[in-house]
Amino acid sequence: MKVEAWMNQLRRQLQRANYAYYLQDDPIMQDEVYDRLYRELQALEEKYPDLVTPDSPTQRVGGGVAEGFVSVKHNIPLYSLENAFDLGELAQWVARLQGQVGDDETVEYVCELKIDGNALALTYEDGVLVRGVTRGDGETGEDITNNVRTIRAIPLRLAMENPPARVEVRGEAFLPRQRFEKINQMRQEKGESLFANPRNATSGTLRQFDPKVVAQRQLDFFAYTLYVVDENAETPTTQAESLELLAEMGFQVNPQREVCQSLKTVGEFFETWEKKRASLLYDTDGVVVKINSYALQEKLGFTQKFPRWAIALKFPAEEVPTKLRAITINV
Ligand SMILES: NC(=O)c1cc2c(=O)c3cc(F)ccc3oc2nc1N
Repeated sequence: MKVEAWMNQLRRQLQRANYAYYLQDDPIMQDEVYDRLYRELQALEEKYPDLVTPDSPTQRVGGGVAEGFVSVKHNIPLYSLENAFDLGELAQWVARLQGQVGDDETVEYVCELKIDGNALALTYEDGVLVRGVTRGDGETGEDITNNVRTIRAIPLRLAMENPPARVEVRGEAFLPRQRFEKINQMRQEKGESLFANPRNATSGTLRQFDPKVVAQRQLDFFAYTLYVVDENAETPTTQAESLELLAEMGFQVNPQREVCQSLKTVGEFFETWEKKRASLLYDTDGVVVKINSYALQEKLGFTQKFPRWAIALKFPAEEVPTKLRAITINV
C-alpha cells in the first residue's frame, strides 16, 4: 500500500479510537495499541513532512506562541439569548410566539441545558476544521483556531464519508468543575491568581497565546447549532435533527435534552434540572428553550439582538451558603 494511503488509514483508525474513547466512553483500542499507531504516524510524518494533513491527530497542539489574535467577521452572526427568569415570563414568551405563528400551528420545543461556558464558532470546509472563533460581539470575534484545535471534544475532521462543502458549528467550550478545581489548585501551588469560576477559567484559557497551555487545561465542548452551507447536501429541518447530525459528525452533544410538546413539559424539564443540576459535572445557568421546526424559526426570525424562536430560562441564582449568611448577620 502506498505510504500516503497507509498514513491516511492510520489517521482514520486513530480518529475513530479517539471518538470512541473520548465521546462514547467506550474504548475500541487498548492504550498501548493507540500509542504505537500514533508513534508510527508521527515517524512517517517526520519522514514525509509534505504528507502531514491538518486533521492529523498529531496536529492538535501546534502553531507556536501567538503574538495576538486576529479579529475576524463571523460567517453567520452569533446572537445572544433573551432571558426569562421564571415560568410566568416563559408563558408570556410562548403566548407571544403563538400569536406570531397563528393558533393553528402546534409549536414543538426543544429544551437543552444552558452550559455556563464560552460560545465558539467553528468552520469546517470539506469536512476539515479550518477556523475557530470566539463569540466576541456576535458580529466579529477573535481567531483562536490553534487553541480550539487542542480541545479533544472538537473533531479536526467530520466523521462522515461525504462531508458538505462548508459546515458552521456553534457550541459552548467549558471546564468541568473538577478540572476547574484542579487548575486552581495547581495555580495556588505556583502562587498564581485563582480563576473565580469555570466560565472565567474557560475564557482565560481560550485567550492564552500558547496552545500548549490551552492543551494542558483540557477544555471540553458541547455542540448545539449546525448550519450546512452546501446547496446539494441534506440539511436538517429541526433542531432535534441538527443535534443528532452533530453527534454523527463526531461532536459531543449534551444528552440532557428533550423535545417538549407543551409549556407544561417545558416547565417539568426546567424543574427537574433545577433540582438535579448539582449532580452534573459542569455548571449550567438555565435551560435554553427553542422552537424545534426550522421553518417556524425562519418565519419568526430575529430582533436586533435575539432570535425570537429561542429563550434562556434561567435557574435562580445559587443560594448563598448558610454559614456565610450567618457570618453576615453576626457582623
Ligand atoms: N450555552 C448553551 O448551552 C447554549 C447557548 C445557546 C445560544 O447562545 C444561542 C444563541 C442563539 F442566538 C440561538 C440559539 C442558541 O442556542 C444555544 N443553545 C445552548 N445550548
